[in-house]
Amino acid sequence: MASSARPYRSVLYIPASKPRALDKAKTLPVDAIIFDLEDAVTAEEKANARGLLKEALAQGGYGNRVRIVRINGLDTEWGHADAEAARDMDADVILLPKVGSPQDVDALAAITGDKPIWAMMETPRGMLNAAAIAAHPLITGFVLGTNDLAKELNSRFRPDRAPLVTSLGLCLLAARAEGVIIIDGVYNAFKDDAGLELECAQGRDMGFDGKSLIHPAQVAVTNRAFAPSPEEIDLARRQIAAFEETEAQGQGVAVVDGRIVENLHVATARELLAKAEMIEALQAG
Ligand SMILES: CC(C)(COP(=O)(O)OP(=O)(O)OC[C@H]1O[C@@H](n2cnc3c(N)ncnc32)[C@H](O)[C@@H]1OP(=O)(O)O)[C@@H](O)C(=O)NCCC(=O)NCCSC(=O)C[C@H](O)C(=O)O
Ligand SMILES: [Mg+2]
Repeated sequence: MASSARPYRSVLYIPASKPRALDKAKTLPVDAIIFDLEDAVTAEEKANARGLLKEALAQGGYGNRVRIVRINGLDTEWGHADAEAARDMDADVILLPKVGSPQDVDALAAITGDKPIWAMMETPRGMLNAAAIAAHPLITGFVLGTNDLAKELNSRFRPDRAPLVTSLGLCLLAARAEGVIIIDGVYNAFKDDAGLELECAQGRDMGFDGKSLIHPAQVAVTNRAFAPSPEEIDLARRQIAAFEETEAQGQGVAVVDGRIVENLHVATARELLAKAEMIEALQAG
């Protein structure tokens, strides 16, 4: 299954308790925002953050950025109130943390009705049930929670993320099998552009639609990494042109830059161009 044509290059977490950050997000060139009621908000601030977020979303100003509300888990003292509030907020999606099974999604849907749900994929149980979670009719997106996952696995940070690759791959397989958007985990060292670039490249190579971010300084690097590059756009155009010419001559295989181009490559090339156009349209308006 192909990735989403709508860009989700950069998905920025904003602590819902911080009015300044809630305001700043309206000016940032991100494709989506996760308004966070969970880990970025202290226990003392939870109720206030819920109120601030409701007000901020009602006020609007987030343009065409996809608005995602991350609630606390339903097994916490805040989860139910968050879910009820999120159901009535002017948001596009509710993000449920630490999803372990499709039944967790059912429990949220019992409160929030048919509002789309994204799952935080960040527990060993969630990884083992990734296919069933992605197949839930209300699930439209996955976000990797690589901090919680590393903690649960007792793994260490490595720039190549070798300890996490199996989990990342399981989630990708599940998401692509069900046509679900999939966003990579955060890069914690928000002042380390070189490290972020490496991790973005790995995520893009693996097939993620974009990356979740914790700081505005990470937006530019990420938007660049998950957008089609000028070289990719040029190649896609040449592949389509060459294939159409070959097809007109009654043949099914073209050759561009010494590599074969078949129907499937043309489909990928068209998707890439569609994404590039959508990014251009988003940037224009
Ligand atoms: C990491 C931070 C605590 C740093 O904050 P701060 O020291 O205030 O940063 P700056 O002074 O550099 O900020 C400059 C301006 O940018 C605004 N800002 C900062 N962060 C954000 C943001 N995330 N969104 C929007 N705007 C932001 C500041 O307000 C400053 O604005 P101005 O004064 O007007 O110039 C902080 O960045 C932060 O709290 N980040 C979010 C952390 C977070 O959300 N954590 C939870 C998500 S990660 C996670 O849970 C992943 C998952 O579950 C897992 O398991 O892996
Ligand atoms: Mg987490």
